[in-house]
Amino acid sequence: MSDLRDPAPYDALLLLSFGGPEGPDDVVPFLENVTRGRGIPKERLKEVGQHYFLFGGVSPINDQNRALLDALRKDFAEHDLDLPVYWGNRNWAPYLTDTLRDMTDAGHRRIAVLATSAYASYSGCRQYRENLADALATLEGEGRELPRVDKLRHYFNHPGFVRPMIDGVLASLADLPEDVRAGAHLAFTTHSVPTSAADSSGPDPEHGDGGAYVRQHLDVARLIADAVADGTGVRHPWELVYQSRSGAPHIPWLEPDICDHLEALHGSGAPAVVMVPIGFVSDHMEVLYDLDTEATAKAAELGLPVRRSATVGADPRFAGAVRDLLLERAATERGVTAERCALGALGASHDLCPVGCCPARAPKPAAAGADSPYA
Ligand SMILES: CC1=C(CCC(=O)O)c2cc3nc(cc4[nH]c(cc5[nH]c(cc1n2)c(C)c5CCC(=O)O)c(CCC(=O)O)c4C)C(CCC(=O)O)=C3C
Ligand SMILES: [Fe+2]
Repeated sequence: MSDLRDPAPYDALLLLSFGGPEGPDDVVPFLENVTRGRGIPKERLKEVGQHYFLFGGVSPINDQNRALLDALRKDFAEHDLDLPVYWGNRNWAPYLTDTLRDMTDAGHRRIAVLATSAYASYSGCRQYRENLADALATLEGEGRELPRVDKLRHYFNHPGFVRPMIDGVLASLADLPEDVRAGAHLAFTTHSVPTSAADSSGPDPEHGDGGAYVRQHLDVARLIADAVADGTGVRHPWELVYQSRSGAPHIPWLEPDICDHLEALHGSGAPAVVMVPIGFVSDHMEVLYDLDTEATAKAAELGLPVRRSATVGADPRFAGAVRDLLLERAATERGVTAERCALGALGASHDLCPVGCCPARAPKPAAAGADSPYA
C-alpha cells in the first residue's frame, strides 16, 4: 500500500452530527437538548416544534446520516480502506458520548472526526469541539483511558462537496419552465447566525465583516455560479441570503432572509429563482421546512417560479471527499506531505483550529484544537 493510502495513525472515523427527533414524543426533549442554556425565546421553540410535527415529529437528518454512513462504508471498501465508521450526535441518539465510549471500549486510540458542517462558525465548528471535550471529560470521569480525537478540516471548498451542488443547480435550472430559465436568479442560502458570531468566525486574523463564515460561503457561491455559467452559457445573477433565524428580535443576525429576498426579486422583475442551500450538508429540517415549505409557499403567493437544488447528502463524490480528507490528514500526522484539495480563492482550511477561532460567548473547554485540554 502506498503511503498516501495509509490511514495510520487513525484507527476509526467518527461521523459527528446534530441529531434530530425520530417521532412526535422526541420533539420536545430534542428541542430542550438543542437549546439548553442558549436563551432562545419560548415562542420560537413552539414554532420550531410545529415544523417537526408537520413531518410526523421526524427530522430527515438521521436518515440522511444513515445514508452517508452507508456511502462512506461502501467507498472505503471499494478503496481497500479498512477503517470502521461510527456515528454520534450532539442532540439525539446515538449520542456522541455513548458512541465515543463504545469506540474507546472497542480499543480505538486515534479517531478522526468528520462533522456534518462544512464551514467555520461557533455553531458549525467550535460547538462540536466543545461537545467532544464534554464527552471526553465524561469518559475520563468514568476512569477510561482517553483516545485522541482529531477533527478533519472544513470542506466547504472541497471539489467533492462543491461539484454535486453544481450538478444540482444545473438540474434545477433545467426543471424551470423554458421561458423563465435564462433569467433565473440563484439565491444561495445558509443558516443565519448572529452578526457577532459571523464577525468572530474563523481564526482571529479573519474576524470582522462577516468573518470566515460569510467569506467561505461567498467563495462557494461564486464557484457554483461560475461553473453554472460555464455549463449553460448564461450568467445567472446571484446573491448570498440567509434562513432559519432564531434568537431575540433585537439581536442582529445575518440578513436578508430568503423570504424577503424572494419578495424583493419578484418586485424587481426577476422571472424565476433557484434556491441553493449551500450551508447544509444534507436535507435537514431547515431545508424541508424553511425552503421547501415556507419559502416555496411565499414564492407561490408571489407567482414566482422557484426550485430548490439538491444538497450533497450521500453523493458518492462526497464520500470520496471524506476519504480524501482523512488520508490527507493521516499523511500530515505522519509527517508526509499530501495534496490538500480545494477549489476557489481561499485555499484549504487549517487542520487545527488556532486559539481564539470561532470563540464562544462563554468560554468552555473544546477538544481537537490548539486550545484543547486533551492530547
Ligand atoms: C450555523 C448553523 C448550522 C449549520 C451547521 C451545522 O449543521 O451544524 C445549524 C444546523 C442545524 N440546526 C438544527 C436545528 C436547530 N438549530 C437551532 C438553533 C440555532 N442554530 C444556529 C446555527 C446553526 N444551526 C444558531 C446560531 C441557533 C440559535 C441558538 C444557538 O446559538 O444554539 C434550533 C433551536 C430552535 C431555533 O432557534 O431554530 C434548532 C432546532 C439542525 C437540525 C435540523 C434537523 O432536525 O434536520 C441542524 C443541522
Ligand atoms: Fe441550528
